[in-house]
Amino acid sequence: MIHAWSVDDVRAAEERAARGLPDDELMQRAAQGLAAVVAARLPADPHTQPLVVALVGGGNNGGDALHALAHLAALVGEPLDLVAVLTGPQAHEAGLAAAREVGVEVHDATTEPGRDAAVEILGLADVVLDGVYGIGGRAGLPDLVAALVDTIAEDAHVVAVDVPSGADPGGEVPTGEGVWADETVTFGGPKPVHVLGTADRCGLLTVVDIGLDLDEVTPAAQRLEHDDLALLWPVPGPQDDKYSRGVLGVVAGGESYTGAPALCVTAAVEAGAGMVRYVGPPGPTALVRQLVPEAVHGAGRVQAWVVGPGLDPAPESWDRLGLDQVAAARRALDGDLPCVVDAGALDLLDGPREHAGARTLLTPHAGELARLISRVDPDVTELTREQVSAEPVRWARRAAQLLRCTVLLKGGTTYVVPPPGSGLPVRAQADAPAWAGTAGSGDVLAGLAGALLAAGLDPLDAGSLAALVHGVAAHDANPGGPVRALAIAQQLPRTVARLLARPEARR
Ligand SMILES: NC(=O)C1=CN([C@@H]2O[C@H](COP(=O)(O)OP(=O)(O)OC[C@H]3O[C@@H](n4cnc5c(N)ncnc54)[C@H](OP(=O)(O)O)[C@@H]3O)[C@@H](O)[C@H]2O)[C@@H](O)CC1
Ligand SMILES: Nc1ncnc2c1ncn2[C@@H]1O[C@H](COP(=O)(O)OP(=O)(O)O)[C@@H](O)[C@H]1O
Ligand SMILES: [K+]
Repeated sequence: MIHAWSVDDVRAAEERAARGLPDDELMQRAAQGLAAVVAARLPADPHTQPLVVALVGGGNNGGDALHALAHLAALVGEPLDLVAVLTGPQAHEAGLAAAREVGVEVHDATTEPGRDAAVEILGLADVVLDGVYGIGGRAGLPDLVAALVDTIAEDAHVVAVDVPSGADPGGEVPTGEGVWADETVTFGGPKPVHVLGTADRCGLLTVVDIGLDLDEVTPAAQRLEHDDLALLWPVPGPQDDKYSRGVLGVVAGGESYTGAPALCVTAAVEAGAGMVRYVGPPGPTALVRQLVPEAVHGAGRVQAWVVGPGLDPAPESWDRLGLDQVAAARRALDGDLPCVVDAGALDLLDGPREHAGARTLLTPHAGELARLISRVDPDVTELTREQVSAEPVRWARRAAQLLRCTVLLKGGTTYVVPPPGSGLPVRAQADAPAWAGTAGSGDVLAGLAGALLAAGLDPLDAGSLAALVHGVAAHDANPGGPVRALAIAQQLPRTVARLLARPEARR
């Protein structure tokens, strides 16, 4: 699991670590680690002299970059062209002195000649160090910096120092503006930006150990990795039977949506639920009978529910079958069992579930979350899908607060936000190929998450593990190409087996 700590916690840990050390010791450790990574990325061609350009801001992030240039000169030994481009009126004094000492060429981009030289040189760079803003940064870039970033050569290898400049270090405000790095070298421990929405702009992440002690500090964000599956997946033991492994009830579909329940039930069965009970009208029941002979039909004792895939919360004709299905959904929601609340059932929620202790996992996509918040938040009149996508963590948190439950917000990155006051971190998973964004894929995710809730996982683990496995299965089902939702569901057993068998995971 990747743990990421809040900027405040990292700054506090830096302060603790710095006590009793020489003034610039932590920065020297950071710069040495950074220089070692950059040295390994220099082009190997013996006929050309590599050109390394650092974009240098006025704070300590720029200091890291300048010291790294100095260390690089010492580390590589071969001739190198090293250039620092200053993006503001000041630069880290000791860093600048160290860089000048080893012959680094310095351009001040706040002057016109300096900017012209910088533009030319950035277009030729082999490696660019982004040392403009680190954890002191905020989303977006001033025009001058944005213009310089735009001129970086297409084929340059961009290494972000600590944080890609222009990204929100707290990871809450994703913005496309700013640096997109091939890799990011961070210090002490990951920050939320490295695992939350803007994670894809960080590229490969390397953590340089500078001696911070974060072991006792609760992370702000986490990401499950493949090896975490073996720790969390409910593997049955010799004493287990279908009941002890967890029975899942599924209230899904109606006469107008027959496919969603079939996908949801298939996914739960393929994921290894002890048993799945399906509750629905004759149309979808016939399809589930045909496609999933393992499922049993009608309400009964279960350990958890999935409510909502393909459910019409306000059947147009208000026919008896539709009303019965809505009533079954309401019974599950009003009960005290763990529940995945998806799609149509989200429209049945007006506030927290009645049983305060009931474990609840909401699984909206951005449009559904926007509609839900617009309906239940007294302070919001009309929230749009675009607004949710612009600040996914903020709005998922808002829903978690209003409904006092865990919220899994689906998308290219899937966020799982625990209830307020739980002290648990946010999780973010980005394991799926974009091919996974296909009709019915969310129904598969709901069934998979339901099977994990029924097996006893808490909503944070169930949601994030389901997102991980769903994404990896989408890849495994057809690497590099299109995948239908049913294929994701049918791939689950092999993907789970593959991840359980990883030698790293079994250690
Ligand atoms: N502390 C330690 O022990 C260690 C720290 N280390 C290094 O220090 C880095 C943190 O350095 P830092 O605190 O000096 O802030 P840094 O990120 O350089 O920003 C400087 C200033 O820029 C400004 N600004 C930001 N965003 C902006 C924007 N979008 N547009 C315009 N302006 C913007 C903002 O100034 P403001 O505008 O708020 O006055 C901000 O204060 C850290 O990431 C790591 O690399 C390592 O050496 C290890 C040891
Ligand atoms: N760009 C993307 N990359 C990867 N996965 C995606 C992308 N867009 C959507 N997904 C995933 O596809 C699924 C779509 O769910 P949903 O919107 O509920 O579809 P449906 O209701 O048709 O089942 C979710 O698991 C979501 O995370
Ligand atoms: K940076």
